[in-house]
Amino acid sequence: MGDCCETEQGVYVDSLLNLEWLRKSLVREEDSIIFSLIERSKYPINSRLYDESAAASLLHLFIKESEAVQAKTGRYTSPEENAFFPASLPPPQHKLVETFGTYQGDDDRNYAATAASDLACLQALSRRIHYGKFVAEVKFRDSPQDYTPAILAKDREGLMKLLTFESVEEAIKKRVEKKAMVFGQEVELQENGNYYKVKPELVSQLYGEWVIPLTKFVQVEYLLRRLD
Ligand SMILES: O=C(O)C(=O)C[C@]1(C(=O)O)C=C[C@@H](O)C=C1
Repeated sequence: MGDCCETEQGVYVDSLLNLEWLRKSLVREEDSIIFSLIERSKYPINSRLYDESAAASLLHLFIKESEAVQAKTGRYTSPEENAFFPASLPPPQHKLVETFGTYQGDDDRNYAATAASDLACLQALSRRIHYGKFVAEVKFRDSPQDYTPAILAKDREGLMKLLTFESVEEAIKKRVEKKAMVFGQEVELQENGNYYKVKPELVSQLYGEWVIPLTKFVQVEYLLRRLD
């Protein structure tokens, strides 16, 4: 960021802050809002989460505790961040945040928001990979006669062969690449070539090199313990 000063309303004004930049930020927030709604639609209403009949709802507790953790990593020192429950938030852990404070070119200091975003990615990946346990159980139940000898012989390679369907893997890699194109394309009113927020081929590579192999690893590990 460039030279800065703070207005009386506590809004941090930077020499690089201008209407064009702000409008770009608003456009980028549209994506975050729409993707977060898409993510939320994966779950039913789950109304008990909002039940205020106890002292506070589960959602209230979740947000308050999450904000406390994020406050420690300096989230609310960032002028665009505003806590839902600002009362009694813990202060940023100064030493830690200052260590990170040295400004670098690709660094906007939104460490807590970035960490939260990293965690959401890691949790989604982990959830997908650990679905391997359920997939393995279903495969075992469908053909115990095939899996049992390999499990008893602790034959990892044999199990890996049994549970692998290459055509399914190829289809998944193509589908995620296409999804990255559709979900991640820059949408503009005029046609403007194709820009993607995340490189589609990288998503396919992520699946081919990490997500599917790790899901298969989980399946093998699960199966090896299935008859204990
Ligand atoms: O669909 C399956 O049968 C799975 O076991 C899941 C999965 C995957 O991780 O996507 C893993 C192994 C198969 O080769 C195909 C796909």
